[in-house]
Amino acid sequence: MSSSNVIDGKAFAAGLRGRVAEKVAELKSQKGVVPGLAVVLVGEDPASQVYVRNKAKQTLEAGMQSFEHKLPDTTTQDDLLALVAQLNADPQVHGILVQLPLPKQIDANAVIGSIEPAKDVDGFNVVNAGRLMTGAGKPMVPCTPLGCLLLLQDRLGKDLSGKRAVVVGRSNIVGKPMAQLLLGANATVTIAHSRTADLPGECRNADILIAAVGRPEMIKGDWVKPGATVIDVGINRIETPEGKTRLVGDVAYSEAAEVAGAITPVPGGVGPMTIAVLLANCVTSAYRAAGLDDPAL
Ligand SMILES: Nc1nc(=O)c2c([nH]1)NC[C@@H]1CN(c3ccc(C(=O)N[C@@H](CCC(=O)O)C(=O)O)cc3)C=[N+]21
Repeated sequence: MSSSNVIDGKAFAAGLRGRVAEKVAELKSQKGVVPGLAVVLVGEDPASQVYVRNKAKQTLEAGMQSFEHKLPDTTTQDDLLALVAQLNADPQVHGILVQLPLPKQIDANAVIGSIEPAKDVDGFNVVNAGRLMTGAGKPMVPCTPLGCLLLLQDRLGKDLSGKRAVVVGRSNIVGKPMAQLLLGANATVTIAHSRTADLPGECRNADILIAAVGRPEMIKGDWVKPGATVIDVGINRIETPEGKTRLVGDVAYSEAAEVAGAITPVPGGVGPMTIAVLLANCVTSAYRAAGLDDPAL
């Protein structure tokens, strides 16, 4: 298949970060406010360290302030709650991201629940999840699903009326909010998962297929409806026969790309969008804190 069906998330994310940087500059000149993002990393996981470093770098490149907090993996829940309370109270901090997963002595729900909803740029807090589900009040929308929606709407238009969307995966971080966003854009939505009967058959019905299961290359080419738009949220590090590691998605990419109308690669698809939307959410939070309308991004 020609490369024209590849959705270039890396390029789209770079464009979004450019618009974020413009909105940061406008806020600075109008209100003297610089949006600030605090990222909290507990423990030494090497992959997490890379993500946190990338986030900090891109935050600074957008003209924003970055506050990094690295804590040892022996950190107690009370220590982490105290840090979140301090960040909640800090007017220079408009967004707080506590990197997941957390060590097992810490209850992630308690920590996420303690983040001020206005500063919950991940959109994981129950208040933001509830706002997204009900339409009551303006939510912070989780970064990965919102990034997926932006890529879809760039291809298919804002209104997804008449389209069948199948979301494979039901996590609070991706699957469930993704389904809400697709519903909000008028798609007809199915949430499928590991216990779904005839998962391949469900996938074959999808005009829009979102893979968010966390299993390397599980979704095969013959599960994809010809012409479908495929969004691969998976980021799996697998070992190659040569003993090196390689990133793959949840979709068997080369097979699926033969059939799909459009497909996101891994890397270079959804991943870069997640970070760009994180910055966008943080700027939105800073505009709201300054009493301004949400910036158009
Ligand atoms: N509270 C919280 N919020 C998160 O958003 C969050 C988290 N915890 N914990 C970890 C996951 C993972 N995550 C990624 C973001 C960007 C890429 C990304 O940019 N990936 C590049 C490749 C990066 C590489 O080469 O390793 C790509 O797909 O092209 C990947 C993964 C955010 N997460």
